[in-house]
Amino acid sequence: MGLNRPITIGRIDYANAWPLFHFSEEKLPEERFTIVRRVPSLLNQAMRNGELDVTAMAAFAYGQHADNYLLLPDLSVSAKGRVNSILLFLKAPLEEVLKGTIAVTNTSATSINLLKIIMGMYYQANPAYVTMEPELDSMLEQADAALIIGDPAIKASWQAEGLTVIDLGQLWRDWTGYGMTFALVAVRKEIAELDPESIAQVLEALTYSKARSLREPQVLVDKACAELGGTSDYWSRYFRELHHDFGAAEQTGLSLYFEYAYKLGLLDHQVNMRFFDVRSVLQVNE
Ligand SMILES: C=C(O[C@@H]1C=C(C(=O)O)C=C[C@H]1O)C(=O)O
Repeated sequence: MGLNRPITIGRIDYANAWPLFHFSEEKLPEERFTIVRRVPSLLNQAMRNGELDVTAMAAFAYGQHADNYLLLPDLSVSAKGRVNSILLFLKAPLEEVLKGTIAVTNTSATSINLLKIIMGMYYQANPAYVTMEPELDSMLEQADAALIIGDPAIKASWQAEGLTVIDLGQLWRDWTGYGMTFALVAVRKEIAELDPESIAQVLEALTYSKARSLREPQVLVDKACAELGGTSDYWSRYFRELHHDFGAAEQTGLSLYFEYAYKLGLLDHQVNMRFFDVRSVLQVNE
């Protein structure tokens, strides 16, 4: 069994995914694993095209094609409340934005649809949407508000003086009482069948990185200050408020999101989450 080529792994190219990946690379030897870094929307697309074998991907994109994938258990990018990097910047008063135009980043899938759910079901509004590069000034030249995610959202929040900023993780929490899961880690079913040992190794490496990031948070904080700017306090809080588990509570919150997305016609089917079962690998090896 196994593939006669390296396993290709997709890594979200934002700080929110560092806890899953930063310490994983030492456990994934280069001759067997290739890591590709991209923004979420490009990873979603590459996974759909079969260019990636296993990837961190937008939870919404997983939901669109869940039948083709298995989730690696207990891995995600989630927030219980405030997420700090999924932000709606309002140039106009909220009442105008609800009737106006919102520019949305071209890097997202989950958050754009979360915004549509919030607009449709929470505010009972139907604004127009225009997709753009995540650049605050040019977005706000063309629209009444701008949705930006990931590192560009963080940087924009540092220069958003005079703008109202809504954190979609916090709004979801206040509205539903649940946390929100923005990204998951999925493997193509075909690859899980052909090479379960390698996928078990990826799962182990990411799980190790997640645990070590909790033990040694300062490593990521220092890296973020050096590469992205900002203060140590900012990044300590950022990594503390995100979390990377996908247990029963996160699954319930995400199921509600999928249900609302289905109700609004953003998804054309209901989503059954299915997991890669590492025990099947252990049994094969016994
Ligand atoms: C927490 C975040 O979650 C991200 C949001 C995504 C989306 O909206 O599609 C996809 C992957 C996640 O990394 C973030 O971007 O800051």
